[in-house]
Amino acid sequence: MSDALQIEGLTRAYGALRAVDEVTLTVRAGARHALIGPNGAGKSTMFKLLSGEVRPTAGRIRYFGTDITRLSQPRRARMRISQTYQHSSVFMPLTVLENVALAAQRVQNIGTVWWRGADRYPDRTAAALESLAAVGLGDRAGALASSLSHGERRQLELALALVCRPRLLLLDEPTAGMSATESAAFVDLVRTLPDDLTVIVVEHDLDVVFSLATDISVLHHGQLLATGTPEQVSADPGVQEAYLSWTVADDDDLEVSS
Ligand SMILES: Nc1ncnc2c1ncn2[C@@H]1O[C@H](COP(=O)(O)OP(=O)(O)OP(=O)(O)O)[C@@H](O)[C@H]1O
Repeated sequence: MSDALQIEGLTRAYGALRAVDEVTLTVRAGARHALIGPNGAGKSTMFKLLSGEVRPTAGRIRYFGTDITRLSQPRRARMRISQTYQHSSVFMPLTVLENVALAAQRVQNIGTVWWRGADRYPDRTAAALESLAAVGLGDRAGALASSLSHGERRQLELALALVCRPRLLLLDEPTAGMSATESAAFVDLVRTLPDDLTVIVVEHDLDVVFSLATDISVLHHGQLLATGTPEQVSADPGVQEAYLSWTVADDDDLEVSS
């Protein structure tokens, strides 16, 4: 299997603080790769470095062999790197279909007037409906986004990312605020995504991580503490030691680390 990402010496400093500190990491094509670590470990900064929202202080990112280190977020999006956001990017007054059609419009580069209605633009409507079906929202296309439950809204955000036909999908805490049932449904949904799609997920919920990840990287104080399969990472003495100290400070982690 080829590599989707080759990350070398990636560093982002804020003054004297290195939020991400010389991280070298390979992400296999088709992997479900989770980034985990305690609060302040550098996960969000790492995510932003990969999406292009933040520029590195040092280091390099190769995406399927192409150096994207200096490319902007829109350029990366055009290279089919899609992302979901921690905070909702959904337009509440629009319908579910209109939300996805707008995202499709951006990738298809169609000069459209969105308030004319999605049905005036059959290509993007077809792409939007396909994407909604893929996330299980096919029957909610005509509903207002504001009428969706929290879990359905996260499904919609996934549809917004998928309509861009990504090769690399970045998920930022996708199950935040979800009930246990919604989280389990979301994990099932991610499992149905195409095998050749590479997914990187920043996630606090270790139950979610261990039920969907093929690979896990652990960040600690901005540095890569361990990377490998879930079995390799959970057997790593450094990770076990670090998790022991995190669990003392964090009851949520205590529940899932025993
Ligand atoms: N824009 C910024 N300016 C200054 N410091 C920052 C900035 N962004 C992040 N940091 C610092 O970098 C470190 C890593 O932060 P980051 O948000 O990447 O961690 P995280 O693992 O995502 O944490 P959390 O799980 O709490 O979201 C923290 O000490 C944070 O305060």
